[in-house]
Amino acid sequence: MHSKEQISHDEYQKTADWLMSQTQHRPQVAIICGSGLGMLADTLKCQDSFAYSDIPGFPQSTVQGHAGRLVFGELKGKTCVCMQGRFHMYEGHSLCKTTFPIRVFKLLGVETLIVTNAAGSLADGLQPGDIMIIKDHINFPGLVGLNPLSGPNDDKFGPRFPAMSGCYDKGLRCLAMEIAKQQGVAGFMQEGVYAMVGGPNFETIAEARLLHRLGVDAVGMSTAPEVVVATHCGLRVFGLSLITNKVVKSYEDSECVNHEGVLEVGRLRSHTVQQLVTELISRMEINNNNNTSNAV
Ligand SMILES: O=P(O)(O)O[C@H]1O[C@H](CO)[C@@H](O)[C@H]1O
Ligand code: HPA
Repeated sequence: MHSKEQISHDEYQKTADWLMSQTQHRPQVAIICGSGLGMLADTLKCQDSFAYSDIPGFPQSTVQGHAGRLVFGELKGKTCVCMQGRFHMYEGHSLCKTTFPIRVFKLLGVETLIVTNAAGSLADGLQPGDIMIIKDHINFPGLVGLNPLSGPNDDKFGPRFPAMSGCYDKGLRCLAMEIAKQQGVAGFMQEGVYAMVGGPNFETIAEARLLHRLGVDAVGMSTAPEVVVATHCGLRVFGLSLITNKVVKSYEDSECVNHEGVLEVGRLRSHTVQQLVTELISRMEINNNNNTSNAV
């Protein structure tokens, strides 16, 4: 079911044109807020915001902690667009719907995508409240063919067989670590590998052990398809996971993860994540060669 739906170039363009007719902002940076991280949009100045339900072609958010608003605004001299709420495969959206906004952002002239998420940790060194800079991902649905790029390739966006090595920009990862040191938060920040599973159930203990043995540091139910589509169309990507819980790996452990707990850690760490992302956007260089006139 997931690979059948196709979205035409015109449909992405229609949504981009509608947004450009509603706001003067021409974003260079797009931010996707993970569960409980919607406050990232609050830092934007001179906001124009749109409910997803008012944007032609946009899917709807159905998950608690994902408000369902697209917010445009200025941040430290850069024009940004922020998704307060993302779309997940488990909500029943096709993968091309979950990643629909990414291609719209490309058509709006966005150059850099910042993805954030809430994730459970498998690495012993990652505790709830820690921030993991995503160095690489394992896209489990993608490995078995559930990929937003399945179906006819749209050459206007990118190649049939896009490379994914290096999809999390090294320069931005280094800059984020430098900023973390300056902000005094490097002690609870490290790089790691994120794995996407389909959800919506959290992992069994046997699944958790499998992921751990495979070298996964943190697990969640999003992000990888967005990054695949962004990389395909040439966006630079930076990603971070806020560790909201430890994934239970022992049959002796009676702890149980739940979504409310995930959202709570998001709220507790919101200020730190906000400061880090703000400074990263402030200091990142933008090429400005991806404006709406030469976007595909
Ligand atoms: O990945 P985000 O959207 O941050 O959300 C994470 O939090 C939810 C589970 O609590 C899942 O949707 C998982 O993917
Ligand atoms: O433990 C988890 N597993 C999967 N997704 C998640 N999102 C937050 N925590 C988790």
